[in-house]
Amino acid sequence: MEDFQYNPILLTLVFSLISLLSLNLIFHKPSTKTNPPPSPPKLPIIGNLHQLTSLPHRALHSLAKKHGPVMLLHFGSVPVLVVSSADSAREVMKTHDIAFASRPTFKASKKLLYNCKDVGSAPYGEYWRHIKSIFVLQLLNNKRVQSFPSAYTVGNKGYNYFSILLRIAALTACVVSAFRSASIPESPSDLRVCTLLSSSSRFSKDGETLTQISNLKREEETALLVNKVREASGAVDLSAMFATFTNDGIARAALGKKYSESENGKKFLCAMTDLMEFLGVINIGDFMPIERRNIHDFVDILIEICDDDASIQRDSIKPLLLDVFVGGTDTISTALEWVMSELLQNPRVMEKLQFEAVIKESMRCHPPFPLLGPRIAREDVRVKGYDVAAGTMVMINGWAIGRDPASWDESDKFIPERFLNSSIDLRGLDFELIPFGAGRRGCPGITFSIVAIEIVIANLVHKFDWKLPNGVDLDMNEIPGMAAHRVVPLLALASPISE
Ligand code: HEM
Repeated sequence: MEDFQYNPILLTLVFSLISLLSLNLIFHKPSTKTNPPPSPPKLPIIGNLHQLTSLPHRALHSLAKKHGPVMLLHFGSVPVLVVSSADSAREVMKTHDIAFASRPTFKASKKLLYNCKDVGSAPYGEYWRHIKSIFVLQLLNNKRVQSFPSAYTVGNKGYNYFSILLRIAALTACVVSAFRSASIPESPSDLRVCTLLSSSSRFSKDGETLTQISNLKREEETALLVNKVREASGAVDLSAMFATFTNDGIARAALGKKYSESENGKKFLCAMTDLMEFLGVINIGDFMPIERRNIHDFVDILIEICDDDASIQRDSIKPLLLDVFVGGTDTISTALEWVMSELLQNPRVMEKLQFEAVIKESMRCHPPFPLLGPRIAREDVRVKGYDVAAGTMVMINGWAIGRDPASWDESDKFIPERFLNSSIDLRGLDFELIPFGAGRRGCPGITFSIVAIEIVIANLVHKFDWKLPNGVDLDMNEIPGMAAHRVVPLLALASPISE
């Protein structure tokens, strides 16, 4: 073996290299080191759950004011990214839309939604793409929804489709309304809801789709309701009315009984079970007295798809219809409650009502789903310079975004005029205003909902003068829940406007 030759240059080089490597080991942050978003301190086991309070969107808004519009919380051990500004929402729902295109799976949605077979909770993938395209292209496409007449014209075929949808959706609304008691105080004689209710006959007297039987049941129900209000009250409970005004008739027609008089959650569960059983074993279209002719309704389309497409089982109809119930009832009635609440608080706006601006402003202040729909990161991704690990749940605080002073002047005030000369829309392209979400997982029911809200508000405002009962200070707080209803039902006095 050759003797080791002393070489000072080589020795210096080796020594320098070793020193550099050691310095690197001491000071260099490994490349895997991440830059997580700011987090409020958390407790062992529960993480930040104790900070949510009963109105999570408000609690998260307060936390975001301290920790920033992109913050990382922990619900138990689950990391949750909370996004509270238009910019950061754009990054999640546009820049990294695919990375955030899945939903977290909750035990409840697995059980209630047929193992997440509905559009809303299905994980991102082939099945979700397929059923979402059914929703977007076949059930709720713009052409079909636009064929509903405008708020001022009476229906034709397009309207029939709308009317059937409303009726299907009504089944759930009436069940939901079982939770909400309507206490109606003294009754002024000028109070008339007949006109209002018969104006809802726009939904029922389209003749071509509903048989006389269902019309009869509807009229009976309408008469019952009118009597109830006449005999009992002073103020109209708009909250309850929005949830039930077309419901009992269809519940009777479809299920043979009505649920709106139920008093507790047990009945609600029974009703939901009935409903699901009913949807599962019977062709709803056969059971509901709807004349088929050339009319294509939701159920027709779904059944045709099931017949033609082996990848969609009849079982998938149930979760898809549940999407319509969940998507189309509580949300729309919540939106209506808030629009009318704001109009009653701001009579100046009622006088020069510009529907589109009023609806946008109401949705800005009171998005029916304040936290939109939860998402999950499918891969590691950077949001606003922060590293977000795969598997992190994401909550977008639409309520906070709508009230962010960085995007809105006088953000806590109801000023529909701000939309009069503005191009900001609520269809998911302007991230300051995203009550329907955005991107791939955005709501497919936008146009449908806006048409429905406009129709009801137009009927209410053009046929009646509305005011609050004397001495009533409108409580504008919301209750906890996925949809942010008013904390107290909306009671208002209506006097008919002579035509
Ligand atoms: C005022 C009315 C409505 C509001 C405010 C609303 C709001 C929303 C929001 C915030 C989301 C989550 C979006 C996201 O994660 O980006 C959503 C999803 C959804 N909505 Fe709506 N919605 C309304 C009406 C409807 C209607 C009428 C339907 C159906 C008839 C519907 C069906 C759905 C479905 C199926 C999804 C899940 C989409 C997916 O995960 O791919 N919604 N909605």
